[in-house]
Amino acid sequence: MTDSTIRESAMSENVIAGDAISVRGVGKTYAASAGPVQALLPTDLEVRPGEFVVLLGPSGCGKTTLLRMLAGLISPTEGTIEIGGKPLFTGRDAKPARDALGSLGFVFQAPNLMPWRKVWRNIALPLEAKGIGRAERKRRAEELAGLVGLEDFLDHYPKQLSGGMQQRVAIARALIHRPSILLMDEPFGALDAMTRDSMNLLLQRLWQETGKTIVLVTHSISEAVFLADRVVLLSQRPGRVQDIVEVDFARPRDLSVAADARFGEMTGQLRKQLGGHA
Ligand SMILES: Nc1ncnc2c1ncn2[C@@H]1O[C@H](COP(=O)(O)OP(=O)(O)OP(=O)(O)O)[C@@H](O)[C@H]1O
Repeated sequence: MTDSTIRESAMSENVIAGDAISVRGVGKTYAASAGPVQALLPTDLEVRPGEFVVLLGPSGCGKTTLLRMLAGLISPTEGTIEIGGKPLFTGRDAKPARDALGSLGFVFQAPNLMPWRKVWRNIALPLEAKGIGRAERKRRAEELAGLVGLEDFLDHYPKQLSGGMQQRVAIARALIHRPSILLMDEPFGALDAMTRDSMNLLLQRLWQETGKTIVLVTHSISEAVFLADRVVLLSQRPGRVQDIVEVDFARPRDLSVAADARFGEMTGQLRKQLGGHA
């Protein structure tokens, strides 16, 4: 297959209408040895299908806690989460529903790749647990590598890749089971500024081409305004939604949008609201 046919095939198989996320009265208190830690006050948030929402807030305000609850990795102390209209947590044992988990892909700050596995085998890892055969795993890994611009690195090992390329592998791996929602926890926080800019452009393209719903956590005000349809600003711990800012710059945005006076106004306003805590 040529690069363009791989890309077309990837597009046709990976365009999945994003699901909505509904967060109602969701709060989290951790049971710690020194006593309970209230990380997030009861919070409401409706994310529209295919929307790009960025969670922004000071360190410790509960951004990761909220994202991990959306991913089903930890359960809320109170409230309900729905993914595509279905409850994420159903039973009394606080275990997430299997079909809801199938709709979710997660990208962490660290790519967490297996150094002894080639790029394609890292991308295809989640398919192994599902018992999918080698040829199909490789075909789907090739498609996803094409989507993130790594088609020429399938047989490389992680140590042969730059930090940005490793994170692209992690994004491809998160998409391999065709989730409708991508949850990203400071995915570019460890990258240098130029790599981060190019990853923001890549992510915007990926989001526009695949139609997924994305919720991304960041500390960077300019990254938030560049990427988001809406920026959800959380207050200091215990976190609560302090403000929601609509960002209406036309898509696709290029990096020059940062020079727009309104971009400066938005980032300035958010910086003021954060009070130097970002
Ligand atoms: N497992 C845990 N047990 C006890 N307290 C926790 C646990 N995980 C997080 N916390 C506390 O909950 C609060 C919120 O943490 P969380 O990681 O969600 O914040 P955050 O906004 O993502 O922070 P950062 O921006 O620094 O990553 C913090 O005070 C943190 O110390």
